[in-house]
Order: sequence, then C-alpha cells, then structure tokens
Amino acid sequence: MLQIQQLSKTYADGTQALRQLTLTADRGLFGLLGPNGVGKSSLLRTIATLQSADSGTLLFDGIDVQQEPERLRRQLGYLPQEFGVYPHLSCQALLEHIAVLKGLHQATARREQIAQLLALTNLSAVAGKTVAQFSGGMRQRFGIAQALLGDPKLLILDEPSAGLDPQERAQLHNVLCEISRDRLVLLSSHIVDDIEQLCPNVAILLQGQIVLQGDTQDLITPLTGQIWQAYGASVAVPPQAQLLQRSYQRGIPLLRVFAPQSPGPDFQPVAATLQDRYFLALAQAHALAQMERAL
Ligand SMILES: Nc1ncnc2c1ncn2[C@@H]1O[C@H](COP(=O)(O)OP(=O)(O)OP(=O)(O)O)[C@@H](O)[C@H]1O
Repeated sequence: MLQIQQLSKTYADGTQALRQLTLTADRGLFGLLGPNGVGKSSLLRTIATLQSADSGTLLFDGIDVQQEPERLRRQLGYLPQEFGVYPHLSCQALLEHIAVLKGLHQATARREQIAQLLALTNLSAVAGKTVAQFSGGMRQRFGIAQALLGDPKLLILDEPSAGLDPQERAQLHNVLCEISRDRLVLLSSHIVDDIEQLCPNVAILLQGQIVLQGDTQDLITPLTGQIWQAYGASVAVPPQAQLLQRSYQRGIPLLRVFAPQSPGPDFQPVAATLQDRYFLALAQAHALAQMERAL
C-alpha cells in the first residue's frame, strides 16, 4: 500500500508543485487526474525517488521511500512522460541492457522474463527492430515492458496514452489491465475517459493538492439525476445550474450542467460520468479560489 502524508515540494524558482498532499492507494490501477501543470509529474517523480520532497512522509509497503530510496527502487517500475532510447539498439537488446542495469544477472532467467514481457506487450514479432523505428503505441508498450522488468510491485506510468491513436490506446489499455492484478499501477492522465475506463480508484489533483479521492463509481453515483444537457447556441446557463462543459456534438453547440432539479425545458437528464465529477471539482475549486481572492 502507498501512503502519502502532507507531502510538499517547492522548486528552486519558488514554484510550489506539491502542497501538503495526502493520498492512499492500494492494489490495482489507480488514476491520478488533473489539468496540465497541477503537479502530477512532480508527485510521480517524487514517489519514484527521482527528486526529494521538502517535507511529508511517503511509505510503500512499509518502506520509508525518502529514507530508503534504494529499497523502493528494487520494487519500482517507472515510465516517465517522455523517455529517450539509444537509437541504434534493438528492442530486445535494449531490454537486455535495462534488465542488467536492474540487477537481473542470471542470463536464462533474464531471457525468459524478456520473452514473457515481449509477448505480454505484443512486441515479440518486432523485438529485432530498433525502438527508434517504433510507432508511438509500440514505444509506449516498450516503455511498459522495460518498467516491468524485475517484476516491480509499484508501477508508475506518467501519461502513458498521450499521443496514441484509438487502436493503440485500446491495445495499451489491455496491457494495463493485464499487469495491474498483483501490483499497484499509478497512472497519471488528463484524459478523463482513460481513467474512467481503466481505474477502479481515482484521485483528482489541483494546485498541488488532492481535492477528491475515492472509488471511481462512488464518486460518480451521487451525481445521478443531476446532470443535464441542452443543444443550441441560444441556450443560456440558468442561475441555479453549474456549467460543466460547453462543447459541440456534430457541430451543434452543447451545454452540460449540474443542477439538483431540472434547470428548464431545454435541458434533458443524462447519465453522469467521471468527466462530470471532474469538471464539477474544477468549477468548485475555481469558485473557492475566487471567494478567497475577494476576501
Ligand atoms: N524542475 C522544475 N523547476 C521548476 N518548476 C517546475 C519544475 N518541474 C515542474 N515545475 C512546475 O511545477 C508545476 C507542476 O508541474 P508538473 O509537471 O508536476 O505538472 P503536471 O500536472 O504533471 O503537468 P503536465 O500534465 O503538463 O505534465 C508547474 O507549474 C511546473 O511548471
């Protein structure tokens, strides 16, 4: 289990990336959701022992991550948002190289593990190609294969589906579900659909703090019967409703709002989604910040 208490991090230029952040995550896929720049990567890099926090505690399965980073690293797989590869090495050779760096010295066991991971990530047929020649989806699956070397109990994936086409995303999702059975997979994204499809548990991060955390379905259910949609450019947001999203459907303007009762005859009730919960959290945080500024 990952237990984070009151974690804070301020960069040298004064940017406060994490503000007394508290979070608990157990086994399975855990989604970390938040807009750009709220501190997701800062949190993941800190958990991955790539940077230190200024204060707070960070425990994983009884390991004090800040006191014993080496012990944590033996249990850790990490896929950063962007990762470089040696351009001239094949996928197979690169995995061999990383496996040795991770301490997998026994050649037969190492080869077996690499073969299993190549099969799991659907890369066996292209293992002889250089990773530089891979498509975006293949690269991400390679990134997951390298992170899984050594069978880590904690896997950290920073925006793993960014830039993938729908087919590659679906393939990646299959791999993620497959590998999350007996470990904690901490996954960051600003693609709400990805988190809703994959993660039974989620946390929403805003301005360096967790503003909402829980079972994904339990966060959505209380919104049942309170999400409404209206089509048309002339429809206004009624005062008793909270605007969640203005968008388009096949070119027609679409308004999506939160309201305990029907906001008016133009609005139809629709099923609530994680995106609604997320936008509501953003709107509430924005309103709170405005109130604080006004005081
Ligand atoms: N090394 C650094 N030095 C100074 N500021 C930094 C550094 N790394 C990140 N920041 C700042 O800290 C804040 C949080 O950044 P971070 O990358 O953790 O956010 P994020 O939620 O992962 O964003 P994104 O989704 O865009 O990757 C931002 O204001 C960012 O500009």
